[in-house]
Amino acid sequence: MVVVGGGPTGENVASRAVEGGLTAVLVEHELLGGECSYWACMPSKALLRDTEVLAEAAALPGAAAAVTGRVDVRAVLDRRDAFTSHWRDDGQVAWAEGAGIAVVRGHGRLAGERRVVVEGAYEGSQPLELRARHAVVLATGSVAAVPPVPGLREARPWTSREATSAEQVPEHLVVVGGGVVGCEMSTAWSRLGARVTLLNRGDRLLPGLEPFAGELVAQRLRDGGVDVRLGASPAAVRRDGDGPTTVVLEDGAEVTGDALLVATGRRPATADVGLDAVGLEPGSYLDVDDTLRVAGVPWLYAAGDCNGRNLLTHMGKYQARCCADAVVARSRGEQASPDDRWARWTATADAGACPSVVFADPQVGTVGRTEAAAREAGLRVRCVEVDLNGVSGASLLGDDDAGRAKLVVDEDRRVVVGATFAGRGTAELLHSATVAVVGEVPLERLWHAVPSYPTVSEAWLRLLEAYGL
Ligand SMILES: Cc1cc2nc3c(=O)[nH]c(=O)nc-3n(C[C@H](O)[C@H](O)[C@H](O)COP(=O)(O)OP(=O)(O)OC[C@H]3O[C@@H](n4cnc5c(N)ncnc54)[C@H](O)[C@@H]3O)c2cc1C
Ligand SMILES: NC(=O)c1ccc[n+]([C@@H]2O[C@H](COP(=O)([O-])OP(=O)(O)OC[C@H]3O[C@@H](n4cnc5c(N)ncnc54)[C@H](O)[C@@H]3O)[C@@H](O)[C@H]2O)c1
Repeated sequence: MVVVGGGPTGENVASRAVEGGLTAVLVEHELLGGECSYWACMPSKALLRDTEVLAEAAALPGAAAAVTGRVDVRAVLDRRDAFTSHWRDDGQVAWAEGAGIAVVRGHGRLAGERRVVVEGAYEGSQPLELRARHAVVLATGSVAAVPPVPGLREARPWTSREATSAEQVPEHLVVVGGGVVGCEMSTAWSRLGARVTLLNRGDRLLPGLEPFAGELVAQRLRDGGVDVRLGASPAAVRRDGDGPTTVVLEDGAEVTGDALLVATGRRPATADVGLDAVGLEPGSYLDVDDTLRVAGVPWLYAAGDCNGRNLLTHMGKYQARCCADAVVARSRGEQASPDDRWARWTATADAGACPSVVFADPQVGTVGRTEAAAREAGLRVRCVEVDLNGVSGASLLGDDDAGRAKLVVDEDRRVVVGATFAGRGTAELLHSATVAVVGEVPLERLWHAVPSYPTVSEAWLRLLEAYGL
């Protein structure tokens, strides 16, 4: 197997293929470990953690009295740098080689059936041609999308890369985009000392989630001093040299900051991977079936961000396991049908059972469908919501607003098809909902899954009672 792209997805495809008895080559043109390790999940969560602990302490009078100093920003950044291995990938390369994967440095492009040409593989070397016996897997990920706002690109804004790797706290950070990156990075940098203005095009933050999630996060950001502006979209951007950057909004208002972060989504890293050589459209998300096989090209697979299914590390790694297992099964002559819903090679969870956590304040854990998405999918649903202030375990964690939880129930099957928890400690609670959704556990049976007292998990009991059990 030849894998192009050594992020979390590519690494996992290759290692599982080797475990399945194939040989695998992994082609990477930057750092082995991908976006997640160096400019996304790990550094962003490291930037958030210290001040999250301080905020938890601040919600408890006794602990708050003991926290009298200021956050040590340098120590936070140093810890973040350690989590990124100081942007070096020696450890990842050693792991890959130890796992029996051949790592090739350079830029990979498809060059025909089962063929990948790698440029810059060795200094001064001719392009290296790799031929896969069984499959080529694209795991090239995604890059930040910068919208075509006049002057924006020329202003050299921060993308998520600079926002997660900055070595100094900006005095005034202007953030465009109130999605996951915008909310997490506004939380992190405002708590590390920046003045933050968050410009959100729509009328609520975190637009893909249940409305209360974005409302709670907006409230906490405002409580923390962030200027959250809804319905605010940039019409133009100005910057003189290395000076401050001014965003002109559609209503004519102007906001000037010494750093501007564009957090308006991603685009697939597929513009320069030779898709045209196999009759596919460069720059597009790759259309795959549930075994991650690209439509119309039986030897080509695409997993992780580059197929646009769910842009999350854990889902990329899940797809990697399914993809590798499908290739291994097919190499043994098995059919590995994508219609075999619960086969280990079928990425069934991609549709309808994807979990994710937004590490803002409050944490928002969500799995499956929101009410709006379930209705749009034609499901006959009934939803219940509870205030977590009424859950002893949740209110014990702090004296501020404990948050909210919601279940989306498919009335025809009486199973949970979606859950959202927004509140302290809910990131770790989420997996219980994932098990309920994937397991299609009937409500009557869930009633017997007794949450321990006093834990945040008692939200389940309150939700089931609210449903009428
Ligand atoms: C700020 C931020 C925070 C995030 N936080 C989380 C989080 O907390 N939890 C979570 O689950 N997800 C999070 N994500 C999403 C997560 O980072 C991605 O879903 C994940 O990195 C996707 O993994 P991947 O392997 O598919 O792609 P990537 O991580 O993008 O890796 C792709 C790799 O392919 C290489 N490559 C690309 N083209 C070529 C080529 N032609 N030849 C050779 N190599 C190539 C790249 O250099 C890269 O190393 C976050 C994203 C951002 C931006
Ligand atoms: N904790 C996590 O799991 C985590 C953290 C960060 C990122 N991620 C992943 O990375 C992906 C990308 O995150 P993101 O925040 O960049 O994208 P996003 O899709 O979550 O949010 C983009 C935001 O930008 C706004 N927007 C888009 N175009 C705009 C424009 N022209 N002008 C103004 N606003 C505009 C949208 O309305 C939306 O609010 C996420 O979808 C998620 O899958 C995950």
